[in-house]
Amino acid sequence: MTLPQPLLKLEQVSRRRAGRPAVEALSLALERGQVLGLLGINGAGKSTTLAMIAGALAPERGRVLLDGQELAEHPSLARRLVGWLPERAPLWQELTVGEHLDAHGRLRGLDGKALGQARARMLEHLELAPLERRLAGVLSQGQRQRLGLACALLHQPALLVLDEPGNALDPLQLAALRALIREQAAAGTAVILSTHVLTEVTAVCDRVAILHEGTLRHEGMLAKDDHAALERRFFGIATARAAA
Ligand SMILES: Nc1ncnc2c1ncn2[C@@H]1O[C@H](COP(=O)(O)OP(=O)(O)OP(=O)(O)O)[C@@H](O)[C@H]1O
Repeated sequence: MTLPQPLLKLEQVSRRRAGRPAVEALSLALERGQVLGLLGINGAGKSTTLAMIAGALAPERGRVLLDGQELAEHPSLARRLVGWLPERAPLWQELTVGEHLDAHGRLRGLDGKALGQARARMLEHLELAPLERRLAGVLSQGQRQRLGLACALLHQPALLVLDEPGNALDPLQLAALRALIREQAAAGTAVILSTHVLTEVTAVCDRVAILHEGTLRHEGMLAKDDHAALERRFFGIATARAAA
């Protein structure tokens, strides 16, 4: 009997940036419906890791596997299976909100009725309908973040990769984001969420991985009332640098 493949598997992945190690020998796996919080202080390697999962950055060593297939050999896997919200959502200033959704949909192979339905779903779900005809260049930070999320979710990806998605969101939008993450996970989507805010992790994640100086220092399941334990662990790891 063969065991089901995890949706995402990182095997000993390493990547340097500007000549210095940013991520070193990182191994992780994620199943459908799981929400993994990737925690780490500034510069820990979170964004580099997520960019490799999204296929935007190639690992120098190791492998990224999506649904059992190696991403380096099948680059279109990322476009099909992954929805990625980078740290600063890349938007075209001169396109409207609606035009962004159309362009992203077409890049993912959606058109006609399917694109129209996906677009309408995202406009409603992320409360973007009143902004449909507004240029991206005049959106507020929070509105840009919501548009970035809508673009990532449009094609109903199997894996949602969110890089500090709470940035620039107000408390109401943060609550809506948490609900959206839970909803996605309940529908079977795997979610990986990078942050340095511990409460975001305890609010929505069922697993946590702590990166520090590019290496994985802790990985495990998270209990509902585990906030104090996570805080102790995180600060213990993060302050080790100062002591070293
Ligand atoms: N475009 C780049 N060019 C050169 N070095 C980079 C680049 N992006 C990241 N780095 C370096 O790679 C290392 C890891 O950075 P990364 O952005 O992955 O960390 P992070 O955990 O996402 O940090 P933050 O919480 O500040 O976003 C850091 O030392 C950073 O300076």
